[in-house]
Amino acid sequence: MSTSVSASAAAAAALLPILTGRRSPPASRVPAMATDGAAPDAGSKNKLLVFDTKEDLAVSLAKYTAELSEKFAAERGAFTVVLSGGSLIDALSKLTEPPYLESVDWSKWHVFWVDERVVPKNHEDSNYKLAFDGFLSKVPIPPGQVYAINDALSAEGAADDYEACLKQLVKNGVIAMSAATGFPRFDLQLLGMGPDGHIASLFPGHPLLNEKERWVTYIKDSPKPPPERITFTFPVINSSAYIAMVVTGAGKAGPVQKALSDKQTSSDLLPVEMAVLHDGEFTWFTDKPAVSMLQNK
Ligand SMILES: O=C(O)[C@H](O)[C@@H](O)[C@H](O)[C@H](O)COP(=O)(O)O
Repeated sequence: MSTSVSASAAAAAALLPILTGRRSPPASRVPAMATDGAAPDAGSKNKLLVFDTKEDLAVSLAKYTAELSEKFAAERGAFTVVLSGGSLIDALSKLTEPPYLESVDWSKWHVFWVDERVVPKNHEDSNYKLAFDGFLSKVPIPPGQVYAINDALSAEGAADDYEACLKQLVKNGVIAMSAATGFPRFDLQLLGMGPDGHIASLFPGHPLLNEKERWVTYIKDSPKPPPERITFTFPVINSSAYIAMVVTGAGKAGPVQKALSDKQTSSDLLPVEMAVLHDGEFTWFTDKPAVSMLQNK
């Protein structure tokens, strides 16, 4: 879209040498840049978009999400969308306005959370409340297709209950399965990243990063309050068909630089670096401050 043209072009010019492989970075991680504001290299499964303003980012994210909604509604008769908490919800604001409010087939949406804080749904820390107030209350998704955690349960109980809910929806054909990984394959996961490089409730150095069996697990010692949360595991995150990683602000420039550089070592990966799709398309929605360390290299 024209709103992303100048920002993407400017950033692309600066980033292209870093991101297109003069030093042979891993192909699975390093994105293609948008060089003219249109879609970046259509052949690439990793894309980096850089916007001038939050408004521009929100316009592009709405278009991207609406297009995927149309695609999956046509292909599968359902569109499974995973939300995170944080600033992502604000970035979805354009979907609640014309033309998307009318043009999106909201009846096909099924909404999940990549992570949730173990608090009542009306608590100010609740990711459900954040999403409901800022997004879900403004669009006509059938309430029975919004899958909040059971807030009457403990962290362990809520994780088990949420995993059982996902398994039932796989059986019903609402959620697809990845034949390749044996984990659920959500159509779109809309994620954010913390300044420490965490995604979902998967924090740097935490043993949960190595979970290989569970679909949903829990944490009781989250370094970001509140301490008790449930979270999707990496096998589920990495089985998605599409991920939009929405990251803005200078406070995130360090982890963005680490995630998009070619200098990773296998021993000290940030959680965001471990988000590598098995067979899907990963798009970064960023602003100039978030990619500022790349530009300064
Ligand atoms: O429950 C949570 O804490 C969130 O789901 C969390 O994973 C969030 O997405 C990131 O911390 C980014 O948040 P910001 O975009 O607000 O920095």
